[in-house]
Amino acid sequence: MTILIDQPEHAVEEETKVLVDEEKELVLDGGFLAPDTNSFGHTFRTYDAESERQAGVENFYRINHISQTYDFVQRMREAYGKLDKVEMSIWDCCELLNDVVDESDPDLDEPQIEHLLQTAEAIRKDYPNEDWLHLTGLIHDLGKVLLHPSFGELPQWAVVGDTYPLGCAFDESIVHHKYFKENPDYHNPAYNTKYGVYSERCGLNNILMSWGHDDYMYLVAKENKTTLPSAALFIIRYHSFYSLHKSEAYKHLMNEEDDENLKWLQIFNKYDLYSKSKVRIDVEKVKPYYLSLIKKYFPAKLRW
Ligand SMILES: O[C@H]1[C@H](O)[C@@H](O)[C@H](O)[C@@H](O)[C@H]1O
Ligand SMILES: [Fe+2]
Ligand SMILES: [Fe+2]
Repeated sequence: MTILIDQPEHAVEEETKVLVDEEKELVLDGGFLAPDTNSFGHTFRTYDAESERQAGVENFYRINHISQTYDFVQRMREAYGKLDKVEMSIWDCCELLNDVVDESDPDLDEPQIEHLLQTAEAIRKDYPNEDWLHLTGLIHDLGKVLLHPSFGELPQWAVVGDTYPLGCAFDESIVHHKYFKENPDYHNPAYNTKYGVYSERCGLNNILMSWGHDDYMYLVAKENKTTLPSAALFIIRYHSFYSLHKSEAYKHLMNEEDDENLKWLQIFNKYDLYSKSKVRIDVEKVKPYYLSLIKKYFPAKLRW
């Protein structure tokens, strides 16, 4: 039998706090408490489970790996780098993402605005003083607006999913690597060696990455003269580059500045990945805080 006793609110809060702190210490030495499974009951980033959703994700990567080529990326960077599609604020863009669902993601089928706020709020809890990192959480996936009709409604394979360099060999650690065999660059001797068109420690800034929401949002932030620090731009630009920040491939292309920025990306990644859940954030409640950050780091209207 359970006896319910009315308790003063703060007493309950105290108790939960102690428990959470203890759990954190046990699991991640004072850092972030990562859940074991996603909302579908799988471990995060499982790409080989058998389910209808997984089949969709695998098919996504098949088309992505066949179609992203050095030439394609060059054309997209040039076309979208003009930023002549739309004029809008950062918050307008968050709202546009309300309708977007990412077909490459085995861990999340919620609208993207939920994911943005879940990431930002989870970071804010553990790093209350790094307001630039909260805002980075909020905007890191805004490049997915490329899926929207006003941006030419690009197909999913050209917007979402993990990213990787073009112009050198595709590393085995990239998910569903086998499908690269059907990519024309895979057979091009200029592009299929360890260094390809690059040189040792040339810096990630000189690498052409597969085209998608990361590089696009980086261009938008940079060209609209954000005052966010360089670590924020690095996070936005490389957060889907899992073969680097998780599997440590392509490290021979990084320079010293990349080494520094990578530390922040690795912190960020835990929040991006493990905050994905069915727990909804009250948008109206947190909106004023994020509007104040947007005002601090961005112009009122941006060119997209
Ligand atoms: O499916 C996900 C999703 O598209 C994320 O936004 C991206 O950053 C990840 O790297 C990718 O695997
Ligand atoms: Fe992303
Ligand atoms: Fe994300």
